Amino acid sequence: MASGGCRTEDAARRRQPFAPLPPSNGDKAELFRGLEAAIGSTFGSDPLAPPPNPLIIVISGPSGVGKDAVIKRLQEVRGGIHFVVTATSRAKRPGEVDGKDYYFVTKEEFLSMIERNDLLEYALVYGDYKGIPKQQIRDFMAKGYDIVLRVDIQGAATLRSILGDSAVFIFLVAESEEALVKRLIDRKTETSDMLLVRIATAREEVRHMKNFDYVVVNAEGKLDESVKLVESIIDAEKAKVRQRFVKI
Ligand SMILES: Nc1ncnc2c1ncn2[C@@H]1O[C@H](COP(=O)(O)OP(=O)(O)OP(=O)(O)O)[C@@H](O)[C@H]1O
Repeated sequence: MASGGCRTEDAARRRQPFAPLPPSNGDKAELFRGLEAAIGSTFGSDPLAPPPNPLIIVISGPSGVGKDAVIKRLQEVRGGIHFVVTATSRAKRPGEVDGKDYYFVTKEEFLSMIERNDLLEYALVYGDYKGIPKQQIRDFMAKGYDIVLRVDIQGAATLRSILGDSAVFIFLVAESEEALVKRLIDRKTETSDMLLVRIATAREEVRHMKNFDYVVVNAEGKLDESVKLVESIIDAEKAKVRQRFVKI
């Protein structure tokens, strides 16, 4: 059991004696000035809490859990968030917009980005490179934006080793394995074989939850609740006395 703290000296008694206050005549402005005079300085109007640092929020979780859906909704309901556009060496698909869906670069350009150390994290996925441009993060953080990164579980592990506790790591899960499988089936984007791989991978990935700071359950039909919880996490992080400080 923790022992109680014992204060031996009253803080007020340790202070210098104050200058006497003028007799009160009920005038608030006069009382204010009198208090300033008694304490020996004017009362400042600067905020007592320092401005919160911009955050890097890493959102990860198994395939189909709703990462894109949560991030899309978060951007709709909350300002001051920049969702990082990934650079990729894969060819643009019809309907995709350069600078919105991805930054499309050639393989040579991507390799020189790696060479110049321009990427926070990158991976070769099915023969195509994908990576997070550092400069984009720097530019938006300098403007006071919070940064949201969407990565797979391995990407989150890499980012944790690079950023440590300087970023906030959120793990998104479905309410149950059963719900996740149903959602993946409903999405109709995968063949049965691909589904099997994704589901087996998801089962393994859930074990990585312990390496995250927060877990958010994205339950069926409860997208707005999940987004509210992510917002609460961001708000709580902004109210921390000891703020995370991230340097890219
Ligand atoms: N809370 C929810 N309730 C019902 N459906 C949802 C919910 N969240 C997301 N979905 C739907 O589930 C499907 C998968 O979501 P989404 O594509 O956002 O997942 P993801 O984690 O980004 O997947 P992947 O990693 O495979 O790209 C989508 O059809 C999406 O609209």
